[in-house]
Amino acid sequence: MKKRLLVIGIQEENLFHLTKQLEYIFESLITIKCITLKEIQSDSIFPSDVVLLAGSETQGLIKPFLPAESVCIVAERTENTANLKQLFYLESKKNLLVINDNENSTAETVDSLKQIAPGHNYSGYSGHQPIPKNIDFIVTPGETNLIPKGFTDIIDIGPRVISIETLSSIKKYFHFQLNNELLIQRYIKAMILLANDGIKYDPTSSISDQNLNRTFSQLSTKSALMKSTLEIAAKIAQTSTIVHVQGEAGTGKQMIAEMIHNESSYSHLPFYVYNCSDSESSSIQEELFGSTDGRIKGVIDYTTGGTLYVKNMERLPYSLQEDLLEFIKFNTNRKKIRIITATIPNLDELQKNGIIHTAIYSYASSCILKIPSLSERKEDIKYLIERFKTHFNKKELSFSEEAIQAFYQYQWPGNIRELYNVISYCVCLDSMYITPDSLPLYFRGNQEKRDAESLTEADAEYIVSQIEVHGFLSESIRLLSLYKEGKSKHKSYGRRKMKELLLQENYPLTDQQLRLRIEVLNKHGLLNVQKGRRGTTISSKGETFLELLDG
Ligand SMILES: Nc1ncnc2c1ncn2[C@@H]1O[C@H](COP(=O)(O)OP(=O)(O)OP(=O)(O)O)[C@@H](O)[C@H]1O
Repeated sequence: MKKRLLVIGIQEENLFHLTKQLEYIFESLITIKCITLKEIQSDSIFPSDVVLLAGSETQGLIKPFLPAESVCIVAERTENTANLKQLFYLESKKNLLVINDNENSTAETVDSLKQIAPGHNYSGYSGHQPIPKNIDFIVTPGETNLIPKGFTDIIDIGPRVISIETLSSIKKYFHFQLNNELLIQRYIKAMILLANDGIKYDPTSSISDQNLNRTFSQLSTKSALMKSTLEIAAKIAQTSTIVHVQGEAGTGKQMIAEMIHNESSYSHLPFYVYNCSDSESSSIQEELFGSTDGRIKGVIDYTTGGTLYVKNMERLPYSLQEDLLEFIKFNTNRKKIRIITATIPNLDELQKNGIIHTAIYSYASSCILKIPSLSERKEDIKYLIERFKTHFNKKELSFSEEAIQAFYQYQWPGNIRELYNVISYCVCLDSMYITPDSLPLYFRGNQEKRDAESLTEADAEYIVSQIEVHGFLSESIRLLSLYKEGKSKHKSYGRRKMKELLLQENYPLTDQQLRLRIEVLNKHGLLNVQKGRRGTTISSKGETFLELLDG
């Protein structure tokens, strides 16, 4: 008969947890079976079994079922260190009341916490007396159901795990090759995995690569608006106050939040993003606050000690805003988490229109960071281009004066994210020299539309005067009209085809003459000259130009 490890305990849930730990450590090296005391029968334990008792209280109870030859070990239990982060980072000396399932295990938990996370006043709760008034937090290894109602300052350190000594004894009885170092590594791995088991929602964690370790001093700006925003942000980072960041999409709200985190006392623990528009409203409550029975942890539990960035707060259902408010109020005194909220629309408007709860507004509006749009800080475009070139390791990429002008004229509806995307597009091109033609089509399209919309009669007159300097105005108008007819049939023309069309209209031109006319019209943005065989079309600005001349 193959040797088994038979784990025996009273509570099913507890057994499940211990078995999981054993499986994480011993994987397939041993056969593990668990059984509760109430399921035990006379033949449940084989003489070859190594019996592991979850607690000493079962020792006497299983005696009648235990064959004389079988080995029996009582599991020594200890706290899961991976669950103690919150205790390690508690500010100053706190009064902590420990609650476990019986007096013995409460005393054990108190003893081991005193060793692992010293510096606080620990006391055990017997369940008979009321909770003393001076208690800051109740600490419990997963026994949240034993906590008297109404007490909300709870630190759940999760179920206790089997100690390394006990694991070494088990190893000894099974005689397999697992050296001590590997055993310790697997023990740590198991603690981490168990600590994360209760988390159902996996929040977008950590700082994006671009902003890793980035601090305010590394962010240059020439914009006065942005400078004052950054100055305030750098000061706020040193406090634990709730911050609200507001700005159009892609302006850098999250980046500023990440930098506040990096420079704050919360920086040693995670930065989590909770995007309120990513989930159905029915699941937001559990994802954010955890399940009401405490079995599933929420992002808030997970973030303890770090920063929670609540993105698109305007999408948080009104009823849940009340829960968030409760948490904000609670957190204001305890400073457990740095909360940063963000909205794209103006917070005042959201409150006036009844989308944001007035009470949340009163907290969030005490510190608002407004991030200007890129069109309000065009002076930063050059610096940002340089920054992104460095980021992509393409310092040698250069831009023609026209391309730079196009960047300045464009309105950048997608803000810095869009600029970043345009530069990443340019980086992927074969050419190291970027002209307006090389820019992405959607960018050119938008630019063209704006150019066309903004073309005035005076502009048209100026262009006419510039073409007249060369003495080919009537040919140019005909040329533009031919391109326009082509565009209406979704056709673009190469030079050879255009030469033929002009000839049919009694405008015989040499190659050289045609090239010059196209160049001049292109310089004024009236044409879209595309590379290779793709030919040329009239631009929207060119069409408006023709309309203005007709009118
Ligand atoms: N000043 C800056 N310098 C360099 N990169 C920046 C700067 N501001 C923003 N970015 C980059 O622009 C992109 C968009 O920024 P971010 O995600 O912070 O914007 P957001 O306002 O939070 O957008 P959304 O509301 O759409 O989520 C990111 O890649 C960010 O790193």
